[in-house]
Amino acid sequence: MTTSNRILLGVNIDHVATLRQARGTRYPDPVKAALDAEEAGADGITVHLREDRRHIQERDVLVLKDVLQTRMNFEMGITEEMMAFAERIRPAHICLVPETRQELTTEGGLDVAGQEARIKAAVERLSQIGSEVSLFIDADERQIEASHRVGAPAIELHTGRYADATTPSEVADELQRIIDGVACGLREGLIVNAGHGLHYHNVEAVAAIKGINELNIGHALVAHALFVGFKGAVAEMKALILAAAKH
Ligand SMILES: CC(=O)[C@@H](O)[C@H](O)COP(=O)(O)O
Ligand SMILES: NCC(=O)COP(=O)(O)O
Repeated sequence: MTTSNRILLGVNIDHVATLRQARGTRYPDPVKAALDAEEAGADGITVHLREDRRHIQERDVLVLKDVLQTRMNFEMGITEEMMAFAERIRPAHICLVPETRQELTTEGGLDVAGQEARIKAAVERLSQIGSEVSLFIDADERQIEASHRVGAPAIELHTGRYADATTPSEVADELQRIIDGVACGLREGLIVNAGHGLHYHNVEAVAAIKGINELNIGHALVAHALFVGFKGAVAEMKALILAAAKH
């Protein structure tokens, strides 16, 4: 069981692309954001190529594949189109996520327990290209145990409910759910990552949970970058999570 204090920061650059797509311009380039993030201490770069292409485009993923110094975490829905694209790109990490076209953002985790055969087949196929496959799931014991059964080496716990909680007791309940989820994932022998909706004011409690391998953070970094620049935003977040993880 890993209970190290070392915690990695995966920087999600999707919403740099959201700004570009809003006007159909060539700027801001998420590739530049990725390189700046790496210089500022990012341990990896996360991109979600959505079926509706609302932010990241194939071109971004192809260029990143050639220029990243760290590693790519490629988030994708389980469709034949995405499976074939992943096989072409061969990212170091692949995170399988649930996706619906109408959603504002990723709502809830993948229902692994409800579709084990389909997800097992996807994990097997993507593992064959050498990618470490993780499953983006709710911090729910049923889903975590199913993730182990389908052969995924890693999970990413969806922290959206924690981030959306408003009252102190809701926040405490959702945090406890994540703490329990991390413990359950480690018991199952999984690498446990977490992310979604984390920002400068809610990240420390999650970063302090022993045993989390990596936090994936995007929207809050892009928002803060408007005021301090992308490198500054990433460096601040990295310092916050490292300090929280030390306690
Ligand atoms: C799976 C996940 O949490 C991220 O990829 C996130 O979904 C990116 O932002 P959007 O959901 O807004 O596309
Ligand atoms: N998988 C979560 C992620 O990559 C970042 O989510 P967010 O910080 O943009 O909400």
